[in-house]
Amino acid sequence: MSRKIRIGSRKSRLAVIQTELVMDTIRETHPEIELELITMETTGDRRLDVTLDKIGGKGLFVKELDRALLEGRIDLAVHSLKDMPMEESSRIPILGYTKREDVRDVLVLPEGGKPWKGRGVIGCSSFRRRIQGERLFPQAEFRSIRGNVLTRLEKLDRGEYDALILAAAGLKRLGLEHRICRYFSAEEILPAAGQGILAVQGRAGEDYGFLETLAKEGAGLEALAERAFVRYLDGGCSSPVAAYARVEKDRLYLQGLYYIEEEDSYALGSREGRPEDAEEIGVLLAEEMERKYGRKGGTGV
Ligand SMILES: NCc1[nH]cc(CCC(=O)O)c1CC(=O)O
Repeated sequence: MSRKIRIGSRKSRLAVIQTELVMDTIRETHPEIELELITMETTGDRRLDVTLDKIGGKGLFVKELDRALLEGRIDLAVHSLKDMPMEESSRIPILGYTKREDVRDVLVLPEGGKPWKGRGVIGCSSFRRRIQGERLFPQAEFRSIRGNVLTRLEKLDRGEYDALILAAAGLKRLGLEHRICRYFSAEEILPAAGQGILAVQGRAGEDYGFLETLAKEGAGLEALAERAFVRYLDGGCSSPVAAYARVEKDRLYLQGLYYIEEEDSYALGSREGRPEDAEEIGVLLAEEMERKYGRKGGTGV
């Protein structure tokens, strides 16, 4: 019997490309399922006049799709994991993750422009990028930029900024890898939790057996560790807390960034363990860093 699944996505070009990647993965294993793409504009896409922090963080990129899932207008939603709030709803759980695309942040310069000398105006949207970028380029000025990746590139090429910091993943998926001028290592700019990973969300109580590949082979353990770390520290999506986990030879390595508000600075920490303890590793690293640098007691450093 043929079954039809409606997949919801934000309507930006990147979001649609990403959703199509997930649709291709489903088709490989379940060609019998008919897939329909349904795109939606979210509050986060519409409100380009104000910064994300002012209008309530990145939950705004998922709210409309959450509602469509709950109301049964779509059967699945695909999101960049890093745009999803850390608090997940058991009514619309994450069912699977893709493998991770390039996790790094990158520097992008105007088309045909001069080489980057570390001075000028850098457009970046997140506090996480700004505080780390300021250490790398102390002579640059950081200015907020909104809009999807293509809109940001237009602003850059029009001369409104001298450089941008963006995710390699988005640029590569858009076929714009040639715009990348420099890759930042995780030591230079620790990525956002979930960067480069796509998450597939559904409705509790439904049969999603056809997602077995994404449920088993995706970057789920990395996602769990990174999100547990950020969740514990209560970092919303535009907060400066960053986390990056990788699984190598049956070990999970997690790096975390802890923002020290009183000093307006940050510290990096790391922890490793068994991949099956992903979530616990995230919580333990967060506890450890809070003890060391946080307000609650600590060693006074
Ligand atoms: N909120 C923007 C956003 N959300 C996900 C990506 C890139 C794709 C990814 O991280 O998987 C981007 C663009 C960027 O940060 O440059």
